[in-house]
Amino acid sequence: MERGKMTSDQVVAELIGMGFEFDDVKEAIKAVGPSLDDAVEFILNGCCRKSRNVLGSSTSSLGGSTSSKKSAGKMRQLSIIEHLQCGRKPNKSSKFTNEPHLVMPSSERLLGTALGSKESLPETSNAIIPCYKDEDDIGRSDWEMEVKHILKKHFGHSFLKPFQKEALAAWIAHKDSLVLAATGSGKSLCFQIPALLTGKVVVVISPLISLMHDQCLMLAKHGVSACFLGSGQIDKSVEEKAMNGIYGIIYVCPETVLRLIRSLQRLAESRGIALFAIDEVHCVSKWGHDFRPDYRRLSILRESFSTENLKFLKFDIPLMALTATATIRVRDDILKSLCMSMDSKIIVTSFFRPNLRFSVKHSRTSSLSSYEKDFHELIEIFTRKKKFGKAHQLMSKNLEHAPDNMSRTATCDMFEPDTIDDDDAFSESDSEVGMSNECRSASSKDKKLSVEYLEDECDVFQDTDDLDVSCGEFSGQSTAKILNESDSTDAYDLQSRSEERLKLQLGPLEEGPTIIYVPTRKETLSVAKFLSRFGVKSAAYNAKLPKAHLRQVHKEFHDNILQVVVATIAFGMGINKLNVRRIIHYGWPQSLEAYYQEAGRAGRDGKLADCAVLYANLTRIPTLLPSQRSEEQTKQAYKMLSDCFRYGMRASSCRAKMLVEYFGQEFVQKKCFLCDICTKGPPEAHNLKKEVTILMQAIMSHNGQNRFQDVSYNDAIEPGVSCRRFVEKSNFKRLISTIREQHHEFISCDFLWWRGLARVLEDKGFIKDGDDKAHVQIKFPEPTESGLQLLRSENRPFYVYPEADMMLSMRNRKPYSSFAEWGKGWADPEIRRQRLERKRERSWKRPKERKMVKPDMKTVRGRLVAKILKRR
Ligand SMILES: Nc1ncnc2c1ncn2[C@@H]1O[C@H](COP(=O)(O)OP(=O)(O)OP(=O)(O)O)[C@@H](O)[C@H]1O
Ligand SMILES: [Mg+2]
Repeated sequence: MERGKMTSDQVVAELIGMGFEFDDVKEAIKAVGPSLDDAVEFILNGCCRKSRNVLGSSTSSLGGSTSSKKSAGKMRQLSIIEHLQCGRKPNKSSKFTNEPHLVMPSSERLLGTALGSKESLPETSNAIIPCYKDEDDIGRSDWEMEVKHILKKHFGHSFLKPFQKEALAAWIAHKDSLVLAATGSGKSLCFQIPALLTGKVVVVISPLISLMHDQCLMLAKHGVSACFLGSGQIDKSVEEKAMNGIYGIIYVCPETVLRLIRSLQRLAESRGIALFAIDEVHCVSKWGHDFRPDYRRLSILRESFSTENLKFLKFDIPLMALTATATIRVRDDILKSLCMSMDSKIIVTSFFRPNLRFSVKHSRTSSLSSYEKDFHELIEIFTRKKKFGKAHQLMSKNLEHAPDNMSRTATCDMFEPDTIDDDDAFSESDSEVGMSNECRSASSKDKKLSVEYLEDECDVFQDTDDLDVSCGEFSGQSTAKILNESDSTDAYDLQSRSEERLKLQLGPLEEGPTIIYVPTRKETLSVAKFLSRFGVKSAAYNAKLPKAHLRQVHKEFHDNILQVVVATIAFGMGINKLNVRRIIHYGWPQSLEAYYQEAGRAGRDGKLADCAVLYANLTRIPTLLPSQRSEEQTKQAYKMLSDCFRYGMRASSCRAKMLVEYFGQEFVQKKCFLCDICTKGPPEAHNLKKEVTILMQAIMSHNGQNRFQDVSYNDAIEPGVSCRRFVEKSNFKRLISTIREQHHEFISCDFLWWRGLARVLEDKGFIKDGDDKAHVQIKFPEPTESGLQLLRSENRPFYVYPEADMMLSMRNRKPYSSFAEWGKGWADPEIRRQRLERKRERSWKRPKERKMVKPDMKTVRGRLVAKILKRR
């Protein structure tokens, strides 16, 4: 509805929604008529006499100043409960109270007075839901009743989730709180409701402009006044208006809130601030992902908005910190870094998302054919109707003719971004394949998407407007049955749900919006281009693409025009599209925190959704993507990457369990019944006592700790080897080569297999890395005390569930030939003859494949080549 066409009732409702006092609103409408802007102006410029008398002048000085000291005694801020009970006086004489679609006076609702029947009320978004107490409401406190009303009125929800209730209860009690709840569980309501409940302002600190923008638009749709501040805010008057208390909810980036401390203190004195909410608070911690140094400086909030500093406050203004991904270490760091009060309430809900089907898929290919193999299923899903056979033929044909440089780009070099340098691999028209339709035509005009955008970098999330693209469209309502029972019951009885879950598991996953996360910008384009060739409507998304394109991608994805978005981490945080059916990580995520956050964008409608990690080369250990990190942070980043690698390699534990336990939570369900491991079952455990003994002995021997008499291991390293480090701490690769050379019974176990076993031993605490540096996979193993004990327990079996790399190695046994053997081979005339034969065959084949270059007869080399060729 346009402002000009608003009725007086709607203006009143709007103003109440903004948090103005009912009496002031009434007076303003009387004076200026049904104009929203004029009424706001009126209230702010004079009508607020009454409220100013209560709260003191907005221009009065703060802290220990004389005026606030004077006002401190009689003008102290009310407690939240007091505010709710007497903040809005019932005014039955008001002409507005007879009109049913106005907000009812709070105190009447608080008393639970039945003022009319539900049926008689019009079904407008501003309709009053009368607060009669129904059976469900017995035992609810008054504020809960009030919240229930607001929840229904503004958001259309009937109940608060238990964690939301807990968070609000902590706020009502003026406590700081840390809310840890799964992605998409509804954390935003925890800080939005206080603004509506008290009419005071809630300040929300958020890391991204796009996130703030989206939330403001969503709130506007729900009739809640909100604004965002920061560099992304084009309208410069918004900040002034916000500081004058016009908006109920102010979204602000950390950098800006630090600049506005004084103004916010004044706002706390005038309209009042109900709460400071710090969303995505994991950004505070160096031990988490997405660390943002400015978040750490938010510790100033606790001190600046405490009773000690602001004498007009009766209670410290509560802080509410919220995130979906924080390990125990990160939680402690958040509490400490933000100087949150000692009695802060920590609210932890289950991180478990029961409708997400996690899987990890491995392949060993390392060429363009890996795209074909890895996305075959996806292409089939999206082109099912168009007969995949046709698409497949096209796919094979395309691959045959793919240029070399193209296939190199598509290899699994995703962990070595710098190695990809074939800008020529993408012609302009090629690069446009990954673009949305409208942008494609735009770009063909101004060549926006030429190779200059194909930098092979990753997107690093450092600043508030780094990923400043928003459409504000992600606000749909869930229509599906929400299966996230873990929120509604503390002890979620999975067995009783197993039938329902079995149906989920067996049911085909419908085609639906899909996000593919890749580590580098260049890959967003190459994968999108690949998928587009086979008729999948896909687009690339990374921070370096033009804003117009990114907006278009957001819009088309939201409108279900695009089927697949191939993105870097830039596509993301806070995306609340309900029907995302599939999140594929093509390449290792940098941490399990990042992974869970990104995967959490799937299945917000409660229906089954797939979250797969797909990586093309199991032999390669993932590395960190470039980012500015201190030494300490690099170490932590490696630790997180290593945890992520272990998640992918483990083949014996439910994936949801691994994820939930990673966040320090007990997984009471034991199994999710959906993930690849729960459905296929763990691999058979093997007694690897012999192998473990050999490996431990080899490690001990390399570390000079061979204290056992009967050790059969014969260390191949001569004493006095110049590299001291090598003697002290074995290089794992070398160590394995030695084992394979000396123990022929293990000749078929390749490096991959031993690498897996070493990881198992490290996880069980039998070996540790002797290097100070952090590694994803052990490099310089050393035995631990329990490792030594293990060696002593000679006859006890040692059962191990093989990990993914061990299983792959067992499937593709390769004969081993050591360097020494290879050397000896040349001495044997028969072996030498065979090798030369093979070499000759290879060299004869080559000229046909290669372009023949005519030798240059002016040079000695050229003449020599010509002579050889002539002889052939
Ligand atoms: N009490 C409730 N009952 C039903 N639906 C709810 C309730 N609270 C929130 N929701 C819905 O849950 C969805 C996700 O909410 P929200 O964006 O707040 O999640 P979030 O926890 O902040 O997620 P993220 O971690 O991704 O930021 C929204 O569509 C919202 O309408
Ligand atoms: Mg959120």
